[in-house]
Amino acid sequence: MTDQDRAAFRASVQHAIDTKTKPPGSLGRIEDLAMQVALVQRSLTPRMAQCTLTIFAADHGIATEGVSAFPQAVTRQMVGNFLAGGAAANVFAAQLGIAVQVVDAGVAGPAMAAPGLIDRRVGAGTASFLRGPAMTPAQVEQALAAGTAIAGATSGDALAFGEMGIGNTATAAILAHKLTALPLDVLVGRGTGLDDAGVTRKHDILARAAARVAGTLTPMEVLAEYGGFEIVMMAGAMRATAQAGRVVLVDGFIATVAALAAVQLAPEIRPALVFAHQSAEAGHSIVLEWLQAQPLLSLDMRLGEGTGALLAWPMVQAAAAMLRDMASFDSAGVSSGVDSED
Ligand SMILES: Cc1cc2ncn([C@H]3O[C@H](COP(=O)(O)O)[C@@H](O)[C@H]3O)c2cc1C
Ligand SMILES: O=C(O)c1cccnc1
Repeated sequence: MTDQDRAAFRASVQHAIDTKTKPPGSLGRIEDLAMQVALVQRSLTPRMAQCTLTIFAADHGIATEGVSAFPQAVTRQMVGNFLAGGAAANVFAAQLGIAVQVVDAGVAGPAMAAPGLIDRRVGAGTASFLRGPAMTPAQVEQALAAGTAIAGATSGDALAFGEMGIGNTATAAILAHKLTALPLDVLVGRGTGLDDAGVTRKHDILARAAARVAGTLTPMEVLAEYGGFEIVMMAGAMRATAQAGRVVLVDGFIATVAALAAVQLAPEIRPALVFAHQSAEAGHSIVLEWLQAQPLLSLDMRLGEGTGALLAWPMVQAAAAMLRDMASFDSAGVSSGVDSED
């Protein structure tokens, strides 16, 4: 589409929204969402029938330095819980009729070989980025390519992505710091529930890790230095989903940082990103603001797994249905304003 075609299409969507049987603008941000979905699908009658959640799991070497309230073993245990249907994400997804798939992007220890688990392991957890690069440039490429392949093989009008990886709020904080140059202190938060002393320790570790690599880095270099496998794979999946003209439901802090990386790798994907919610994790609102993103929900959630993305799905569906199914003043024979004839 040329810029002119895009402007004309946008005008026709706006006209369709404005002539629905409601006072202009009265559906508020659902109208903005309808516009966004129409532009992504390039359709005046967008379809939002199916959504799939993909949860990427991986471990982080930095977790062994003491940046989380929980031990690294929880990542693997939660993969088992996802596969058994017992996690918050499973319960919300079941409520909404959304299928869940779980990807081992690089959980520490041996491969799990659990039935139903998608094995895309890039390694047995990343190396500690306090001591050296989290992964090699080849592993970044491998993780991005795996994300692309997974997105291509996943059905849905919108794809939601979640993550599991003990220590990944530390990784996400330092990634956001290096990708945006925002100060580290506004990006470091409590994660799974660190106390004040824990947050100070996490901050000090991240400040040392940030100082380990001087100068300006490309996004690919930032990803190799700091990881993690599930974040890079999610970035690849988000990029591919958006490039295929599908909506991406972006979850909390970690998923938003994956989206930030994806946008820096491919700026044209930004319009396909729907920011589902604002997490209670300290850095999330800052990164959202940096991306000029207005999240749909703000529920003080701070879990990840895709839980926020799932809760936003009915709103995306409602927005598409409004545009597709709602009567216009003409079609319903409803008077469109004080000056109208009938
Ligand atoms: C039982 C449990 C279930 C989770 N589900 C998501 N997370 C979330 O917490 C982790 C990030 O926080 P931090 O950086 O402090 O480790 C990630 O795994 C994230 O998905 C969980 C954490 C726990 C403990
Ligand atoms: O915002 C999130 O996704 C989040 C916050 C804290 C811990 N885990 C995930």
